[in-house]
Amino acid sequence: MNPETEFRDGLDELAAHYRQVLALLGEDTQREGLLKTPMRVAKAMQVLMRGYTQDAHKVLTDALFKEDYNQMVIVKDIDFYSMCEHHMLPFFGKAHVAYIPNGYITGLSKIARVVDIFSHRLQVQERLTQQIKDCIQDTLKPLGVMVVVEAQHMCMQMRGVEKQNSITTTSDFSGAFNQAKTREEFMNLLRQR
Ligand SMILES: Nc1nc2c(ncn2[C@@H]2O[C@H](COP(=O)(O)OP(=O)(O)OP(=O)(O)O)[C@@H](O)[C@H]2O)c(=O)[nH]1
Ligand SMILES: [Zn+2]
Repeated sequence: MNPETEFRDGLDELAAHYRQVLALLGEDTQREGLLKTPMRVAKAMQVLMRGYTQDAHKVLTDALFKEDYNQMVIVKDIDFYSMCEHHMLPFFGKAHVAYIPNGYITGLSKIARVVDIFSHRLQVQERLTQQIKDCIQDTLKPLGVMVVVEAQHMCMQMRGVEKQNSITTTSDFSGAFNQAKTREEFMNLLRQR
């Protein structure tokens, strides 16, 4: 899908609101550099929020393959950009996903697509982590899933506490990953860069 061509209804209204926002921030909305800005921002926000119209479960169920492999599958270092729901500022980093199949595997790219869909919404990192885990657990029904997300939050860097180097790590797991041994195997494999 080319996000640049898939704009949704409400674009003009969104742009009109951004024009008002610019004026309220003290800008001259008629100066040349800003004339197209409201529409640019409206389009950018529709792209950043495109996950609301995408179905992550379908992405996985459309690419289920019967396979007798039941060792751990890991897709690590999945880059993502999301927007914090408190300040509407970006938070971004990497997601690492592991699952142990139970008769079915999915296309590896589909794991990254699931991360992409849930991150293109207003989020908190904890819920993003949980939604990725739940989606894979509910559709693939594997023996277990574990998701680790590492991110930096612009709302903590550009404003607020202004801590430039803090990284937030969240994780969630199900099934076989309730065993510490299984979680350790995943974490050890993650450390091998
Ligand atoms: N748990 C969690 N908190 C987040 C996330 N993104 C941003 N936050 C936090 O959301 C909180 C909102 O707190 P508030 O006190 O309501 O907002 P605020 O006055 O702007 O807070 P400060 O950022 O401390 O200035 C802040 O502590 C942010 O750091 C996230 O993904 N998860
Ligand atoms: Zn924030």
